[in-house]
Amino acid sequence: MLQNGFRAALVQCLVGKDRLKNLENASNLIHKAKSNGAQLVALPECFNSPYGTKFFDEYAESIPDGPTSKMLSEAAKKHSIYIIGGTFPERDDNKLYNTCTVWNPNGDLIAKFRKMHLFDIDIPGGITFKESDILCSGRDLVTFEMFGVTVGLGICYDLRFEELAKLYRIKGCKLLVYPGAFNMTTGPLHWELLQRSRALDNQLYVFAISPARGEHGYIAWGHSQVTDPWGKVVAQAKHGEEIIYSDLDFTECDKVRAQIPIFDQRRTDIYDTVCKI
Ligand SMILES: O=C(O)CCC(=O)C(=O)O
Repeated sequence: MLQNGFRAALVQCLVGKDRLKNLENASNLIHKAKSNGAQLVALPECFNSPYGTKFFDEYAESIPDGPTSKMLSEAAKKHSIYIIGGTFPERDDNKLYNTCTVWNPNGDLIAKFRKMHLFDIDIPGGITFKESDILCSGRDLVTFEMFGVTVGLGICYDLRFEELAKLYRIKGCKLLVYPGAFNMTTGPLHWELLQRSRALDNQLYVFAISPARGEHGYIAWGHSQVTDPWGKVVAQAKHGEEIIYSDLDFTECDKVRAQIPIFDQRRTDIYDTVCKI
């Protein structure tokens, strides 16, 4: 155990159409990350299925009953680690969500976050996507504790909404984790910039974990990334299947917060960010 934090692994796995193969591959990579000392392993958005509105219904599972939850719970317990289980489509009461689950070293489900801002954009000649055709959005901020650190969850498009990240900072988070799958249009433009912005604005670590870039269907940008509380990129993958590691030191959050005390200097007499739920 590191003195002021823990070792994290971001697993940028390749995802195909075969659910069981996707689970087996993720499970093998979790094992590898543990062998290299990871205490927290984080997976990408939609790691059990190809990413696309036409796939959500077929691959959806209820939580924690389905095979994807089972694999994550068993892997967390077997390796005695925390797992942030990327996302997979969740079915609940005949509705579908894009959902991130978190498992503790006993294999218990300790947090569940449903994507709050659905990915509906239209860039002609670039990318058009409409998650809201099939998915419902979540409405809860979700945090959990590990090794004394409060962690907040978001999913991909949620990265664009600075208010969500700020509310997590106000709730005491020092790490925000976003499984995500940016594309070949917005990836090169915004992926790194958004993460550095959220980290810098809120003086915390940011993880974003992408699937590896495949050759068919939705082409993910890759480049899973760890950004520190100063806004510096401290680890970044390329686009293929890869695990990146980072030894986190949460005293960096304390330092930047004390040295650049923007949260004590906010003009909340003029503006505010209020948590309504
Ligand atoms: O915001 C973007 O450009 C990409 C978002 C995305 O791919 C997603 O929400 O799944």
